[in-house]
Amino acid sequence: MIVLDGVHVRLGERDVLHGVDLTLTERRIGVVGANGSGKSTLARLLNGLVLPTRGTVTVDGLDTARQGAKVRRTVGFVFTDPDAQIVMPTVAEDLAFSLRRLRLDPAERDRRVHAALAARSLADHADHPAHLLSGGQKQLLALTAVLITEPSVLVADEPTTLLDLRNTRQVAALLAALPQQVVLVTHDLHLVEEFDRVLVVDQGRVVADDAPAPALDHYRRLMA
Ligand SMILES: Nc1ncnc2c1ncn2[C@@H]1O[C@H](COP(=O)(O)OP(=O)(O)OP(=O)(O)O)[C@@H](O)[C@H]1O
Repeated sequence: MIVLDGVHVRLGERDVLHGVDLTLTERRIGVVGANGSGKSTLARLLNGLVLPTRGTVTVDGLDTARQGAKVRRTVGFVFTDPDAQIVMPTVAEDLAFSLRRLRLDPAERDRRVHAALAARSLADHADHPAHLLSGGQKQLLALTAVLITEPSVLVADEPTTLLDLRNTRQVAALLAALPQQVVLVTHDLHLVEEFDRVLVVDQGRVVADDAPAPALDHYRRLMA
């Protein structure tokens, strides 16, 4: 369970989020809103990448400001730009790097890496230089590198922007089938239509918090 209590975020000279109170318990939560409304900032609060200027964010009782390392082991974060999180030369090495904290023996680590690659149709790319993958393949690799660590919550900030229709559908199906809690920031409204709850962010405030149909209606009216 993630709780935001009286959260206000000021970045530089700008008040980016104002008075956000949320208790996030549903398994599939979408976040939509205009460009610059504060969605990424809200997402980044959930694993301590951004800390509240006022108020608190807790994940299963862990305060992101005081127990950031533990929070980040619980909440996996997928960035919009996969280059921000691909760190190793080859695809397989990048996935193995994600597992370093688990201190697995090399045979088990390789087994997990190859199983993850096979599940994402990246098996032929194990030894491929990661920087030479297409944008969409990089996004899939970045998502796989987070999921391989089996976080209890996955926060994804526009993870399908570079994907073609087939890969978008693959990622949508993957997110829908995940056993863990998913918080998805997206401009692709189809992706959240079947979710349990959708938050609409506007000018730093959560202006609608509802089932997908009424929340998305609210958003469409806001954008009209
Ligand atoms: N480090 C920062 N310093 C100052 N302002 C920032 C910083 N990061 C974000 N902002 C500002 O905060 C506001 C919200 O940004 P945020 O990235 O959360 O929006 P967003 O809803 O995710 O937008 P988009 O849909 O374009 O990705 C923007 O006006 C942005 O310029």
